[in-house]
Amino acid sequence: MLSITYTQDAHDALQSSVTPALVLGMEAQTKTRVVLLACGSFNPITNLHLRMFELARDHLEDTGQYRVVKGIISAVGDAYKKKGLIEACHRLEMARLSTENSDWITVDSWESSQPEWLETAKVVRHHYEELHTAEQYNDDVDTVKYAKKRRMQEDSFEGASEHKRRGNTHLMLLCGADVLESFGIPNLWKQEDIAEILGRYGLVCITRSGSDPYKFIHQSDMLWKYRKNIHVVHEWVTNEISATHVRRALRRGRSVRYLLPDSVVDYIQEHGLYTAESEQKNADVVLAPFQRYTSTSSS
Ligand SMILES: Nc1ncnc2c1ncn2[C@@H]1O[C@H](COP(=O)(O)OP(=O)(O)OP(=O)(O)O)[C@@H](O)[C@H]1O
Ligand SMILES: O=C(O)c1ccc[n+]([C@@H]2O[C@H](COP(=O)([O-])O)[C@@H](O)[C@H]2O)c1
Repeated sequence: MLSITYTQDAHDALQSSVTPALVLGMEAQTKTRVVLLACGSFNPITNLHLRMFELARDHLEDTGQYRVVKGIISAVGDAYKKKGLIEACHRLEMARLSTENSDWITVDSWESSQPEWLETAKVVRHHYEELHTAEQYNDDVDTVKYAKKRRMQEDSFEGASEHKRRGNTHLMLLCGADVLESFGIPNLWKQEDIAEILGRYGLVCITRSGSDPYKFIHQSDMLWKYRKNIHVVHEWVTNEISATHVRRALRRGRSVRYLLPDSVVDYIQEHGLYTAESEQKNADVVLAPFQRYTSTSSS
C-alpha cells in the first residue's frame, strides 16, 4: 500500500510556492469582475461624483465577491433639457479633466453624442454590449493603466486570462440615493426599464443625507423584488456637495475651489461657464422623460 508522509520539507516547499501573486491570481479567478456605469448630468462634475466610484469599489470589493475593473462616467446629452444644463461638450471636457489622474475611471461620450435623449436602460444596454464585444475579441475591458497593474498581479497565475475570456464581467449602474428614489416619481421611469436595470444588471446606490434607500426599497414592491441586486453603500462622511449648489455659488461669484477638481475650476473660469443666463436654459421646456409621455398621449 502506498503511503504518503507529509514531512516538514514538503510543508516548507508548499509554503514557499504560494506567493502573494499566486494568491491574488487565484482570488482573481473566483471573483466576478464588475464595471460601474454612472449616468447623470454632471453639470458640472464634482468631487462627490468621483467619490461615488471609490466608495462603490471599496464596498463591492469588501464583500470578497467582486473585483471592480473599470468605472464609466456617461453624461446626458443636451436633449435631456434639464434647467441650467450647459452644452455636453463642456460637461464632458470637465469630466475628462477630473479623471485624468484616475487609473480606472473613464469618460464615455456615446450617450451625450446621441441627438435624442436616451432612457438610462438603453445606455446600460449599449455599454453591456460594448463590454461583451470587447471580451469576445479578448480585448481588455479595464483601462490600459489599470489592466497593466492588475495583469502584473494575475499573470503569474496560469488560467487567470482564460477566466477573463469566459465573459464573466458584470455591468452595474452606479447612482446616488436620489436617483433610486426618483424611480418612484410617476411617469418619470418606465417600469420595464427599472425591472431591466435591476433584474438584469444591478444597481449600486450611495446614500445621500436626507434619503433613506432601505426604507424606499422596503416600501416599493418593485424594488423589494430586486433587492438582492441593489447594493446600498452607506456614506458615513456625508457631504452635500451637489452640482446645483456649485452652479449657485458660481452665479454669485463665490469660490467653488475644493468642491471640484482644480482643473475643473480653472476650465469653468476660462470659459465663463455657469452664469445667471445659463441657469435659465430650458427653464420653459419639459424634461425629456416627461415629453415622452406628453407626445405619446397627444399622438
Ligand atoms: N453628494 C452626493 N452623494 C451621493 N451621490 C451623489 C452626490 N452628488 C451627486 N450624486 C449622484 O451622482 C449622479 C450624477 O449626478 P447628477 O449630476 O445627475 O446630479 P446632481 O449632482 O445631484 O446634480 P443637480 O444638483 O444638478 O441635480 C447621480 O446618481 C447622483 O445621485
Ligand atoms: O431612463 C429613464 O426613464 C430616466 C428618467 C429620468 C432620469 N434618467 C436619468 O437619470 C439621470 C438623472 O440625472 P439628473 O441630473 O436629472 O439627476 C440622468 O442620467 C437621466 O438620463 C433616466
